[in-house]
Amino acid sequence: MPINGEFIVSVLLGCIADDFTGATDLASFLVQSGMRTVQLIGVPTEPVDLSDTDAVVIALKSRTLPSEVAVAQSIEALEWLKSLNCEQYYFKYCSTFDSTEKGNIGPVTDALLDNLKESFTILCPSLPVNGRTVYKGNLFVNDELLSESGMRNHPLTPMTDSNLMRVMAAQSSGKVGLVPFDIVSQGADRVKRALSKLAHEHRYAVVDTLSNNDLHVIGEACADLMLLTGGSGLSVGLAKNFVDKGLFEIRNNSAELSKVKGEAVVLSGSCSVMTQKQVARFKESFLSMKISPLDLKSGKSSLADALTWFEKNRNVGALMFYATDTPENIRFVQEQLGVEQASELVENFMADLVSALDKKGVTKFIVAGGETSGAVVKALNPSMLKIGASIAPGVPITEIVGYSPKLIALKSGNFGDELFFENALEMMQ
Ligand SMILES: Nc1ncnc2c1ncn2[C@@H]1O[C@H](COP(=O)(O)OP(=O)(O)OP(=O)(O)O)[C@@H](O)[C@H]1O
Ligand SMILES: O=C(O)[C@@H](O)C(=O)CO
Repeated sequence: MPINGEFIVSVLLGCIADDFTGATDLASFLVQSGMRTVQLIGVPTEPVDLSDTDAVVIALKSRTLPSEVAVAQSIEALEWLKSLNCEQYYFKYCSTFDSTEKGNIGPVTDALLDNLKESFTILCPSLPVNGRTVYKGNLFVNDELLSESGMRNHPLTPMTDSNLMRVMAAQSSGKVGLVPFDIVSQGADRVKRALSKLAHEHRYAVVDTLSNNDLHVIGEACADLMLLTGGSGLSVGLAKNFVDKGLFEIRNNSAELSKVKGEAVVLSGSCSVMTQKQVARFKESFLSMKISPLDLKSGKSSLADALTWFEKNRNVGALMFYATDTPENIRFVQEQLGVEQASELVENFMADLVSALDKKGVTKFIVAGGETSGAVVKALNPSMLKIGASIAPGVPITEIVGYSPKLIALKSGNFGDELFFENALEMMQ
């Protein structure tokens, strides 16, 4: 088992996130709840000093991997977290329950439960502050059912069923129950009793959630579950549990990040509805370059072209590179190239671009899209991100901890409002 070297300490909460924007999303909520939190990029290969840390979030890029690979990576992360003697573990997936047809939420949850010798956990993707609620086990995105929202057109994980019990049952090994809203509305003790009852015959319980207050109720009811699974919202009540157990005192929230001078670039590979609006809005005031997977494939455009364009315009102000496109255009590209190759072309391009821009001295990056963020952050190769103030709920500014400070914001596809990129630039000044 990998051990965190000489730095063995106790951390209260050990988290595994299935993508990079999801990891910063969770880390920002934990920081806001008063827990000193670090985000690690993958499982560390060197010992890390976590002596002033209450929660650790290991960011994986496992959401769309083949299930067996996602399971292996998640177990490796869990084993590492176990060496920190965590009180509780947390599997963070998307607030829109994004998964491929075969998984990976089910297989990873099963493997984590087995590894921890546990037989029951909850499923709570809800994040009401960003419009994700669950009612009668059905996931809503603002006023729409998940299956009728923009998520039905997601390039990699199209979500066409809103019923979480059905989605989970199709990709996991156990029975899925429900804690309905009328129980949640009666408070934490009632939810706790309902969970204990369900645990006799079920392996997972979807929990209805309509408001932030419900998340506190659910958090309190889950104080004694070893493994929690959900979106970032479920984390909001956990700090209080640790306080109540006498394990922890609420700390100041977000870390002071370094003042970083230099240019900023926006990189968008997200095709989510909100990102499309943000890209359109940003284009009204800033220069941008569109990246087409078909042109990358045919050689009609290349990294060299992008860098020439960057050099020509870098003095004008912040610049944006975007592959963001409409569902119709994405479908056309995917028909030509296949889903995998289309995303790979974009992700590899964004990764090569960020490495080149880093060498050219760009110090601030605003990235849209979870898979895209994974590719970009891996290319920058940090071991740790420090979590700063939030630009929008679930999207903090982070600092890449290393020899030359850099700021990076990783935005989940549908997070933030139309002015997100402009606000991010301003906050990074
Ligand atoms: N024009 C395009 N044609 C085909 N695929 C594209 C195009 N632009 C982006 N993609 C791919 O679509 C995927 C978008 O996923 P990504 O996770 O980055 O965004 P998102 O799903 O909106 O974000 P999140 O997961 O944080 O909600 C990426 O793999 C990206 O490479
Ligand atoms: O939970 C969310 O919606 C986000 O943190 C995310 O995981 C997007 O990829």
